Amino acid sequence: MACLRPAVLPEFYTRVGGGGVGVESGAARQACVGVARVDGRGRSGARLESGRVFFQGEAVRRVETPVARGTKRWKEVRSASESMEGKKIFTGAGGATLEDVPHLTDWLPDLPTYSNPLKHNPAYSGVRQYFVEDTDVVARDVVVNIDDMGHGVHFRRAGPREKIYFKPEEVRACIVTCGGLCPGINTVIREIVCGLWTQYGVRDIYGIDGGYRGFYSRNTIDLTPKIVNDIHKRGGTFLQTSRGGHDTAKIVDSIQDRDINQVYIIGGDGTQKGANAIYEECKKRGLKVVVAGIPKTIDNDIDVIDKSFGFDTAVEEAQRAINAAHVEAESVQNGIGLVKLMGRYSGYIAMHATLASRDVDLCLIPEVPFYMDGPGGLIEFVRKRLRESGHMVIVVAEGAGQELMAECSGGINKLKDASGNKLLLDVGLWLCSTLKEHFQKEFKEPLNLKYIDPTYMVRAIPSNASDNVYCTLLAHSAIHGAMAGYCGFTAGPVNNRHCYIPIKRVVATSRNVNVADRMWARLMSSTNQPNFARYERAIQLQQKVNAQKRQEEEEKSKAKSTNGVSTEGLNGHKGGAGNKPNETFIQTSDRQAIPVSGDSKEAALLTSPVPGDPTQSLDHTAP
Ligand SMILES: Nc1ncnc2c1ncn2[C@@H]1O[C@H](COP(=O)(O)OP(=O)(O)O)[C@@H](O)[C@H]1O
Ligand SMILES: O=P(O)(O)OC[C@H]1O[C@](O)(COP(=O)(O)O)[C@@H](O)[C@@H]1O
Ligand SMILES: [Mg+2]
Repeated sequence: MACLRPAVLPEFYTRVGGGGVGVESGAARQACVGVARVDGRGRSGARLESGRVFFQGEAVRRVETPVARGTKRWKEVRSASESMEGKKIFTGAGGATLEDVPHLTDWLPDLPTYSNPLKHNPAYSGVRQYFVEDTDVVARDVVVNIDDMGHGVHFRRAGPREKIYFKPEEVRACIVTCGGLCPGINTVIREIVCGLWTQYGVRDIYGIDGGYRGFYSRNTIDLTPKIVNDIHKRGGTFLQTSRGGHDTAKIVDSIQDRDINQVYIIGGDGTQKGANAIYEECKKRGLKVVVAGIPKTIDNDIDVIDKSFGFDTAVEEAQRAINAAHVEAESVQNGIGLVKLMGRYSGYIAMHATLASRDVDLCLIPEVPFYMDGPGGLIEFVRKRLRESGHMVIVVAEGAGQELMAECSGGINKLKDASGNKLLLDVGLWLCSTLKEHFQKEFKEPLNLKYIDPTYMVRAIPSNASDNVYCTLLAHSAIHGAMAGYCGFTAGPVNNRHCYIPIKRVVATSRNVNVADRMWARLMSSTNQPNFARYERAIQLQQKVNAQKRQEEEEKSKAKSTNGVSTEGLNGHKGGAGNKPNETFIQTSDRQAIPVSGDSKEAALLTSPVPGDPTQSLDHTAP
């Protein structure tokens, strides 16, 4: 058995699967490997030559992919891809690559095929070229350098195939929804049910109740077009959702026990990771089960696809809150309207809502750290804007300023939700108290600040018309892919064409606002806000001052206090109207700040940051 040189893998797989890969050849394995490398310096790597393996530098005949299913070459490439731990990356003529999705025949090679009933469907039979060719692919990058034409990554085009791998009467499909809500989930559920029913004649469709844990702890819900007829007009999820509770073995046991062979999983990055684990387990057990992921996230942070469903609806709904904030702010002196929007790690909603509105003076997102004090800081900017126009609107994404708040409080936020996502400190409340206190104390200028937190309102509404159409296409892409035997894929649009993307590819990276991109530049030019470039120096200074301040406060409270721990000095969210004097706020699992009696110093540190003290905190001569 020859030991061959490792092929260099693209960055994505390097990260997922280790630095390289070795390939065995020998009598038992006639087929070999089609792996491309993409590192910008040239193209080399493993190549397929029928019956023999060739590597970098050696004689190579390029694999002519995409490969038509069922051909001799396809069989070779398929078994080659099996030897690559299920990763299917093929090189086409000219060096372009196809990141292909798994297929049932990868582990069940002799499955029979059937003619697609859509051929005889009166609604669809009139469509010219209705069926998508197995050789159709979609380019990830449509803008390329003239020297690179014909290269780059591609994905399989989504859509109905002429041959399918399930007899309609044999299909037992289930749908599950996981993670946070998002406008449009019900539309996707409805369209999967109606699509399977009317296009393919499937009659056994079940809902899994309450997210992943519903697989093994609840009864299924029967789904028919009649039952789901109206659900797209409502927000939320008809099937209920949850975080946590992903137990791969128990879920696949339940899939087997119920004879389910198509699993449609609607959810965000965490859900898709779970879907991939389910797919892997089904494959390991040799089951004829397809797992299809439908990406859902209001944060729009799922990579590769153009945009997630519900995002447009969310941006539109956010306008209502921004408008209200603007009206409130401009109707009083020194008025500030502060709106918090969702966006745990990605500030897309905040960025798009700001750009759409044009009433926003400052947009804070997780990707851009900010600081409060000193030249170029937030307070200086707020003061300047209030002087210029008498009022201002601030939009903040919930994930913004997390490090700053933690630094200011001297605490580390270790709280997590049931899925393992970090719980966020409430940046909206923190900004309110910090700004108010600061302006009062330092400038003797009371602020008229109105805080609006529409986060749950934004994600709980039904999807708008364009999101409804998008959800319909997504659902149809998923069912066509499943009927065609593809699995372990996420359906979604790439450059406006729906594709099947390997789930592994989708979850390998997450998407964030690119602040070096023209979109963020547009925002900066529309708000004229500072770019907070001096963040690191500023935070160091602020840290130093806060530490001093805490020490002073501790000494003071030791002297004063007779009852152990005092919340003085931890009073970022200290009781306002109606709160008892010795109360502070604690963050609950649903991310709301609630008052608690001040006897837990740790909780207070995590949830009640000390506002910075600008005049003492910064060396104004700092670079
Ligand atoms: N790495 C992972 N592997 C398997 N399952 C996961 C993983 N991360 C999250 N999950 C499961 O996916 C579901 C939803 O995840 P969550 O992060 O809450 O929402 P979202 O999918 O919207 O990002 C939960 O049931 C959680 O247990
Ligand atoms: O309070 P919940 O339900 O845990 O949701 C909060 C989180 O859910 C989201 O809306 C979406 O998150 P997921 O996509 O991970 O479900 C985030 O913006 C937000 O931080
Ligand atoms: Mg998520």
